[in-house]
Amino acid sequence: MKVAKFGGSSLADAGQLQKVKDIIQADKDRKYIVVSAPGKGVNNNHKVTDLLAMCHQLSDHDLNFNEVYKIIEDVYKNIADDLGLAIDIDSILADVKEEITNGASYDFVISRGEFMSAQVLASFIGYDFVDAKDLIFFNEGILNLEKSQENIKNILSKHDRAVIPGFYGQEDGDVKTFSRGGSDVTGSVIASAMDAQIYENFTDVSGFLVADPRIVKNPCPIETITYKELRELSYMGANVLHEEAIFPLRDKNIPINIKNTNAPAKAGTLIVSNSDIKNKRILTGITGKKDFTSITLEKVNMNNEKDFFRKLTTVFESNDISIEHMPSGIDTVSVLVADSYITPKLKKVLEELQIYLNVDSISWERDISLIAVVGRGMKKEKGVSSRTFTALAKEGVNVKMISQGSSEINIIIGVETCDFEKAIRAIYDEFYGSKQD
Ligand SMILES: Nc1ncnc2c1ncn2[C@@H]1O[C@H](COP(=O)(O)OP(=O)(O)O)[C@@H](O)[C@H]1O
Ligand SMILES: N[C@@H](CC(=O)OP(=O)(O)O)C(=O)O
Repeated sequence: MKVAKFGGSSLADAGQLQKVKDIIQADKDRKYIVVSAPGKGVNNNHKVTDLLAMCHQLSDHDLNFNEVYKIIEDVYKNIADDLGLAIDIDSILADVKEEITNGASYDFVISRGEFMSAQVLASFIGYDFVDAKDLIFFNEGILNLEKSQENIKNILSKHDRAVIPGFYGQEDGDVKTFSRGGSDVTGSVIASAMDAQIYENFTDVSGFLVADPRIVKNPCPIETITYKELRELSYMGANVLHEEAIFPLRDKNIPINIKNTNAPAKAGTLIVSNSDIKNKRILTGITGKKDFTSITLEKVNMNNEKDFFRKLTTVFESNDISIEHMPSGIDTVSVLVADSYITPKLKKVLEELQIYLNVDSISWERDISLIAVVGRGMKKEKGVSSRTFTALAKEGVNVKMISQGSSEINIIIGVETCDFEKAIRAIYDEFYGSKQD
């Protein structure tokens, strides 16, 4: 039995839904189908989830949200009309609108895209609709995997074939969503609970690519990638698969296959646990994230102060700020933190660092981006760093920070945000372009 998840781009309009139906019907093992809300398509420029978030915001401020909701209505009505569906989409849409008007919670509102998508697809392919609210459970905002798996097994065993909305579940009876892109996690939890032979994740690219196709033109696809590599890449910005989608499957050794709804015959990317599977290349992938701030502290003999680093991390912890990286020298240490955490608290944090650590100087720099160069092949290969940094130097990229994980499968490089795309292209060209390894 297979679990297949279809992302928003695969559900954007009737044409895409027809492709989804063909894919499902081509393999009778595709029994449990997880869907996202419609994404951007030929006729719609916005993701339904974004539009729902907008409706919630307007309604929350007692503003009229009819115009925005009309765009959502058109998406579903066009699909239902074009496919000649028997479901009463008008009344489903009217119910959701009423709930928004009556002050439904943010999570509830943004989950309705998936709720409606799943009903539309279930009606189109003749599968049962099973609400994710009865399957996925959260505890203090965090997925309760065991409870969810137990419920999924119990409930889905009564359905031979079903379509399930992704992205949400419940906590104490209230709808609760994963973070954005979370339908991938729903699919993964269902595949693990049902001991699927494979979890197929259908999107709009033919698998995981070595680099973001919006940055590198026609990047090579990755044939196989290990869970560890994928985790590094997903966490660091390659958003094809949600970073949390790996955990439920890893323990059970269930492979994930990233495939393209628009080109289903292509093999896509197989994500496996076995790191012995050879990759012909040294580097598996290159990705990155923007919007970091680097705070640099200088203090002579800092390393001899036994409690220096504890005090340093305490300042960030007490301000509820996660530290991304902390490269250090003998008398200096830099702390890299996401702008989303530090921006509102920068002045306060700088003051506290000065008082608590009594440093000689503090400086900070905005507009830092982090680039992750990931590959299990890097462990055994010499000269990867030298090739990477030479490529960056040739393009005039100023490297701000370097950090290598102890697993030796990744190097993180800090660059100025204005060099972000250039740096990714330079590394890609060095290892995959004309001067390939
Ligand atoms: N390394 C990468 N490989 C493939 N796609 C990538 C990569 N990095 C970023 N992307 C982007 O991820 C998109 C697919 O993810 P997403 O938009 O979440 O799809 P879906 O809506 O199908 O879930 C692709 O269209 C591509 O633009
Ligand atoms: N619709 C949600 C959940 C999701 O996973 O969507 P997609 O599969 O299109 O990335 C979002 O936009 O975040």
